[in-house]
Parts: sequence; structure tokens; C-alpha cells
Amino acid sequence: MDEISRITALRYFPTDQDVLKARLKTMGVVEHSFIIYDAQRRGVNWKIYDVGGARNQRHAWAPYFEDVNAVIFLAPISAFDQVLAEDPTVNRLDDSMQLWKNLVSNKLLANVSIVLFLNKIDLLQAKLKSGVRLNQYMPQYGSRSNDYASVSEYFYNKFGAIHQEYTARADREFKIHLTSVTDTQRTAKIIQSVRDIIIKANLRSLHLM
Ligand SMILES: Nc1nc2c(ncn2[C@@H]2O[C@H](COP(=O)(O)OP(=O)(O)OP(=O)(O)O)[C@@H](O)[C@H]2O)c(=O)[nH]1
Ligand SMILES: [Mg+2]
Repeated sequence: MDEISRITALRYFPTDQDVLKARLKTMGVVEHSFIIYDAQRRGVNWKIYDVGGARNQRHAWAPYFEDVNAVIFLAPISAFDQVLAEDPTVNRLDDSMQLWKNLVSNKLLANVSIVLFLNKIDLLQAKLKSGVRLNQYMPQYGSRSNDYASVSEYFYNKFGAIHQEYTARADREFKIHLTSVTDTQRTAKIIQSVRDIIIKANLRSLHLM
């Protein structure tokens, strides 16, 4: 609402932040292709497939599984007190953990590197600060402290433990990041580390051949 006069102006042109903050549901699978140059100005062609996360979109994922090098999975850890739009009886974060378990245990994805973004940490911080208690929604959190450091560590360990227990391949490249992807500067750094993981896994598979 602070931006209403700017956004309703006759010559309004959206900023990058406006675009990032827009809520635009992904329908089906959307392909993005671009070239990233390294320090030696060598270009590498990247293809990113953005898949819709809503339940009625998930059937569209499987055909892509066999050809991908890496999966970036975003789990909205601020959503512990929210329910799915498509099924109000299901907690959003419980659903995300269940999906995470299915993904890491999927045999078609055994050779794929996985990067987990525990996302929306800015919203998580604000929510915890405003007094919303995690243990009201996830009783298993018990009497642990309700501050950001403890809560984010809890989720970090919880998602990590699910990977450890259910992964289809224990020695895959796997990394967890706490993210707020609308923060472009921090996300750019994290994407570099995602790139390193993919390159590492590629090199490893070449040595194996
Ligand atoms: N504050 C904040 N907002 C975020 C963050 N990540 C995403 N959002 C916002 O969350 C909303 C949902 O983003 P979408 O890209 O539509 O979500 P999605 O997960 O792709 O949803 P589907 O396309 O339905 O799978 C948008 O308004 C984003 O700006 C974050 O880290 N922090
Ligand atoms: Mg989307």
C-alpha cells in the first residue's frame, strides 16, 4: 500500500522488486534458457525448468526427472502456520516435508544433485517476532526457544534428517541454504554455489565414465 501511487501512475513501469514480489502461479512447466559466462568468458548454456508446486500441477514433473542435473527445491519455512489453498486440512509445511521425502527417495532422481532452499526466512523472522509460536502448529517442537536461530536450525536439521534417512543415493551432491529469494544480492551468491555443485557433479560423472 505504501507504493500505491507509484504503481497506479500512468507511466508505471515495474521494477525488478515489483516483478519478484508478484504472485504468479506457475501452470505446467516453464522453460528458461540462458548463457552464464565464467571468469574466462566461457559461456555455458543453462536450462531451468520452473514447475508449478500446487498439487494439481505435480503430475507434470515426472517427464523431466530423467534429464536434469540438479533439482532446486524451495520449502517455505515461514508457512508453518498456513494451510494449502487446494486443501485447507493440510498444513503447508507438513505438505512440503512430505513432498521433500518423496523427492529425495525417488529412484528416477537418484543421480541428481539436490539443493534445498529453506525459503522465506524474512517472513519467518517477522512472524516469530510478532509472537506466532511454532509449537502451536508443530507440537513436536515442544518447549524449545521460539527465536529465529533455534527455529531455522530445527528445520535445517529436520529436512537434513529426512534426506539422510530416505535418500535414493547417499553420496549425491546435496546442500541446504536458508534463503529469502526476493533478496537478489544474497540469492546471486547462493546461485554461484549451486553452479559449483552442478559442475562438481558433472565432473564426477565424467570421471566415472
Ligand atoms: N518475502 C518473501 N517473499 C517471497 C520469497 N520467496 C517468494 N516470495 C513471494 O511469494 C509469492 C509466491 O511466489 P511464486 O513464485 O508465485 O510461488 P511458487 O512457489 O512459484 O508457486 P507456484 O507457481 O504455484 O508453484 C510471491 O509473491 C513472491 O514474491 C521470500 O523469500 N521472501
Ligand atoms: Mg511458480
